[in-house]
Amino acid sequence: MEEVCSFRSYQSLIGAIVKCVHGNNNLIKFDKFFKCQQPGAPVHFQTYFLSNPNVRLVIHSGRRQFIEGFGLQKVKFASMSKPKILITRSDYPKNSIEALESKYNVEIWDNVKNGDITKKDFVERVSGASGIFCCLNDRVDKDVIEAAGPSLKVVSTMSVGVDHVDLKTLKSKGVRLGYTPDVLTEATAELTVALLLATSRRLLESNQAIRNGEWTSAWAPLKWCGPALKGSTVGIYGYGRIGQSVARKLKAFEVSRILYGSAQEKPEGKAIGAIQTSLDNLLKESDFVIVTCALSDKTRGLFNKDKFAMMKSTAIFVNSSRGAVVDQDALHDALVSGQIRAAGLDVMTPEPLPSNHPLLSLQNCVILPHIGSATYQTRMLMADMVVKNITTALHGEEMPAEYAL
Ligand SMILES: O=C(O)C(=O)CO
Repeated sequence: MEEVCSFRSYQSLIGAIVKCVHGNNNLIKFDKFFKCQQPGAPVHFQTYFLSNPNVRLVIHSGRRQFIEGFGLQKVKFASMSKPKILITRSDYPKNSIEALESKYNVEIWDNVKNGDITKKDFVERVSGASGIFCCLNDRVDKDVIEAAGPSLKVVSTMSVGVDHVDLKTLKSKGVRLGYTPDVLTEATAELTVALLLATSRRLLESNQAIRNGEWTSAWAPLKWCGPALKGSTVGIYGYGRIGQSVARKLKAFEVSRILYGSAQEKPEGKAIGAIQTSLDNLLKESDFVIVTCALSDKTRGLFNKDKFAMMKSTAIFVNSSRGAVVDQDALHDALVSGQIRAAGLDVMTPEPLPSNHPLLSLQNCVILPHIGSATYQTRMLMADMVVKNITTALHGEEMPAEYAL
């Protein structure tokens, strides 16, 4: 119910504004403004606060002390003189929200139980913001960036992927972009290996069989078998931080060859004996195809019918990058027809995937709800980095992780 309002249009006020929340909708309505030019004026506030239980937020000119001491613990205070930060969900780690609250006027979209912030709400709430704390669910498009207005200095996303952000518009407006590389590399690589094993060793399928009462013989020679990692050829498409970390981890499984597809040869590849090759060759030769590339115009829909046709019929396809790099209908057909053996997906389109989606009915498709970076440690580090990206950008300083626009 309680929403911190945008007070861009009230910046001319010297003094304070009282916000009342009315009825059962989220509309912001002001029914009284108080101007406070002299120290004597607070008496108005006192009278009003004490008699009106609807008061939730007081926006003041910066001299908060004159309205403190009224015993109004439930009332939030916000200063017009502080920059506004829009936070797109209330379930980001608490300390990151508190760190911003201690410095800025923070407006939080607090309706996450009903879904992500809608485009309409995003456009409405962002007005006058100097910074946006967002994540990959939130499309920071031209309309949002323009709705923020000239105050916008930084967009800080809690993700390494930036495909949800209109980079061109940000650049044209001189707005900086913060993101969260490095801190999530190991968690995402660990999950990629977990997904590879869950898919190849049929962990979900066999576990479900137990729950269905289908474990009828203690041990069966060929039941629930899958291909071995040891001695296999693994192809990794997108050999950046995460791809390289996956490769390092797979060395421990004694795979026989690691191929990688990347625009340039990487010294990190050489160091562990990974071989750069074309995508087509990687698809033809790999027993396991792992996708860790970024989503771009070049990679959108890249894994299509033709690419699945190049893969071995025994191949396992794993994607922990972005769903949109895959033509999902083509993947579905390849899994149903046996063109490839199985797929493990941490990402798909759309997210969340509807529970009646055809991919979910396939035994040979393991689907996870985009949890690549989901370790407690990583998510805390990501949130900290988002906050530091905002605070440094607003001071005009070097950001810990600025995306080069
Ligand atoms: O950071 C990202 O881009 C993710 O996909 C989730 O952490």
